Amino acid sequence: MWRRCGALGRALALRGLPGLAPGAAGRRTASGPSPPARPGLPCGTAAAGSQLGQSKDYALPNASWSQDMLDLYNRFLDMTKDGLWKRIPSYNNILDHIPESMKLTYEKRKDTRLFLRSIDAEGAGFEYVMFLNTSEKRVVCLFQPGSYLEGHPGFAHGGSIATIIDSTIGSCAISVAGKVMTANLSIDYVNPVPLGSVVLVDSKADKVEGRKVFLSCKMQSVDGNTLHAEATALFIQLDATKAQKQQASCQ
Ligand SMILES: CCCCCCCCCCCC(=O)SCCNC(=O)CCNC(=O)[C@H](O)C(C)(C)COP(=O)(O)OP(=O)(O)OC[C@H]1O[C@@H](n2cnc3c(N)ncnc32)[C@H](O)[C@@H]1OP(=O)(O)O
Repeated sequence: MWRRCGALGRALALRGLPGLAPGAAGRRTASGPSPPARPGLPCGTAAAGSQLGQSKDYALPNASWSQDMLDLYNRFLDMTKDGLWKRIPSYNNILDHIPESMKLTYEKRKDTRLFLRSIDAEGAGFEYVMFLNTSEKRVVCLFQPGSYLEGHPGFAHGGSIATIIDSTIGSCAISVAGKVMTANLSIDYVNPVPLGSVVLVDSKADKVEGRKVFLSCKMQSVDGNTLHAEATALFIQLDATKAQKQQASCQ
């Protein structure tokens, strides 16, 4: 099905992703309910929590999403139907990503937020949704940078690009190794990212050596013609004793 698509189809088909010819599709609404998160993945449980009176899931379409963003979202949602890909819900507080049983070990603070969800206005900050393919050890993020992420006029700030890459790669590392932290992140910025455009951040765990998870990532335009950034990263699985000390020191 994806082979019929345009430039991105050719570019991303190489990486097994659904392509999208610019402007090829008419406006559609996001389809279908979201699948439940994978058991054990520490990134959320309620796929559509807001509908159940729980925390709002921000990884769902809103009025600020461009046609490209919606089209890609719907294509990825289609791919979740066979169970290989799963949409990762996104809340504005890390505690909502943690299983109930683990929440007891954290002191509840209502004055903190996940950095990526710190801007309230729809479309102004990080508009994104991630999809996980467990068997390929891969996470793909559809990212639409908003106007409050400006660096050079009209383009996304390099720090915001690093943030979305770190979080995409980080989510991939978490799915592979549980509690991890970024030890090293190396980014080549190849082409600037226009504000309001949509890019795909495609990350993969390449190797696991003991507590070390090595990952790589590419950020590309929707038409597949522009490579915006490439990155490699090392995440370290937290040693249980050190993790407890770190937790204690920030409470
Ligand atoms: C779910 C969705 C929710 C939503 C959330 C979305 C995802 C969020 C992702 C964001 C992630 C972050 O921003 S995390 C925040 C930024 N990162 C940090 O603040 C981390 C600060 N650094 C640390 O706390 C520490 O250095 C650690 C935890 C990374 C590692 O410390 P450690 O546990 O004591 O490990 P240590 O013994 O030193 O090292 C273990 C092995 O790794 C190697 N190693 C350690 N650091 C490095 C390094 N920089 N470069 C090369 N190698 C290194 C060592 O040589 C050793 O190799 P060998 O001798 O075994 O061969």
